[in-house]
This record gives sequence, structure tokens and C-alpha cells, in this order.
Amino acid sequence: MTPLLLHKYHGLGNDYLVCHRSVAEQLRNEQIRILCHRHYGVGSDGLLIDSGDQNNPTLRIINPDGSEAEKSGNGLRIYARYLFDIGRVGHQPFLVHTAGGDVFCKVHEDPHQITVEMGRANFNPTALPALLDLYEALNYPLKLADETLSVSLVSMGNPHCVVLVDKLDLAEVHRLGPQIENHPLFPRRTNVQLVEVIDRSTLRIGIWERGAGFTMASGSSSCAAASVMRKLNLVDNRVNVNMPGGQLQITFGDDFQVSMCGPVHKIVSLTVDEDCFAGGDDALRRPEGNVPLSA
Ligand SMILES: N[C@H](CCC[C@H](N)C(=O)O)C(=O)O
Repeated sequence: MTPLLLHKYHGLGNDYLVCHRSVAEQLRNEQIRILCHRHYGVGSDGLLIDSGDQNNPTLRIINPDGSEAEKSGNGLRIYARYLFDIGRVGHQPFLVHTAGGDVFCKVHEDPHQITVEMGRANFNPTALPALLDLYEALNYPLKLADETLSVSLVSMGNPHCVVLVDKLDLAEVHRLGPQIENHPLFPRRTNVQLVEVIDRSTLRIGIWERGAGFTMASGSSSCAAASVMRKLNLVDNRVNVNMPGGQLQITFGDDFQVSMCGPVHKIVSLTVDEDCFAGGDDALRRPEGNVPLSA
């Protein structure tokens, strides 16, 4: 086994491990999940795999539950900064391939600031996918076990279900997030955002990520929430999205082309000891967050 060299970065507290595909190819899906575990591994909201070749940067995104995401906004900003740090790119905009579409990234003169052209917000439910034969699903009544919610669906290359609320309550994100993430309407599950409109240029959002759960921030969620609020004419073309981890700036071009700008910070480069995996898959049956009294 060649050394398992990893790099850890975060975008507004949405933290990711980054590795070259030559490292990822040595890892089983269960081992990636252990690496993401907050107590038995390095801990992260996912693994970013530097795929493609020297001149065709390609990003794969693995969630902590082992599922693969089509796109990640914070992940793309982190990947762009990683490519800058290893000297693969400079300050000129460059193309990155993802399963959710090709995007242009730009590392600013201050390399803590990265802009990503995230593509066009797609309001057609089949783009998520969602099992709805509708052209758009805005203010759609989504039936849950104990209630019906008014939701709006949008794809940023990955799926999003946006819930407009009068006042953001993060406890509601924890309560509703898993129910919506796993709703049968979404054959590949979905990311979830609860959104409070502060004014026509400011949102507060809470995020429940597909395959990751509650996160401090999410780039594609910020784009999704802002796009739905723009579609509903509740915000203008420049929106500051506030999350527990901080703020991203979202800007709309023609036809709901979405641009996202925000920070990235590097935490550490490290080599993982193989002993990390010696405990087998037991770690995957252990709690991640605050350990419950009945553990
Ligand atoms: N869990 C997400 C991918 C990461 C999204 C988020 N971290 C971002 O910054 O966009 C999904 O399965 O679609």
C-alpha cells in the first residue's frame, strides 16, 4: 500500500479530505467511511478525489455514508484551492469536470477566496431526480408522516429540496432533514435546506445534506436555496447566504446561471496509518456525533 497521503481543508466549516485517485484506488468504500468518521477516523463531511489527468481536472465526491455525489460547491472551492496549492493551476479561471456538469473555478489573488460558476439551476423535478410529472415543483405539498410541507425542488447537478420558513430553527432541520432526505419521491435521496428570508439580499439557511446529515455550510445548498428564492421573486440577483459556518455570496446571471464566491482554508496534510482500518467495520456501527447516554 503506497502512503495514504490526505489533505484536509474546510469551506465555512464544511470539512473535506482530499486525495489523489492513486490513493483512493487503494481504499474500499468502507475504509473511506472510516476515514470520514469523527471518532474512528480523521473526520470529515466527505472525501474529494482528484481524478482525471494533469490537464483535465476531474472531481469525484464521496459522502461520509459512502454514497457518491454529483457535485459539491464547497468541495469544488476546496478542490480548486488544492490544485492551486500543488501548483497545477494559477489565478486564471479553469474548467473542472464533475458528474453533475463542468464548472469554471477561479482562485483569487488572495487564495482564501474562490469563485465557482456552478451552472444553471434546473427546476425540472426529473433533473434531481424526483418522481413528479411536473414542469416545475414550486410550493409543492410534500406529505411526511405527521405533516405536509410546502417545498420547492431544484437541481444544481445534485438534488435539493428547499423549505421556506418564517423563522429558521435548526432543531427543525434535524427533525425534518432525514424524513425529506429519504422520502420515496427522491429515488437518489436529496439534500434539504430550511430557508428564512431576511431581506431581498440576505438569507439564513439550515442544511441537512444527503449522505452527510447536518453540516455547518454547503455551497450547492446555498445556490439551491438562493435559486428558489430568486424564482419566487423573494430576493434580487445578488444574495448573501448565511449558515452556521459563515456566509457565501451568490450571484445570478442570465437564465439562472449561478456563481458562488467564498472562502477555503487548509487545515493539514497527513498520512493515514493502516492501523486505522485494523478494527474492521466495527467503527461504522458506532455513533458519530454526541454519544447518546444509551450508547
Ligand atoms: N452531500 C451532497 C454533496 C456535498 C454538498 C455540499 N457539501 C456542498 O458544499 O455543496 C450530496 O450528496 O449531494
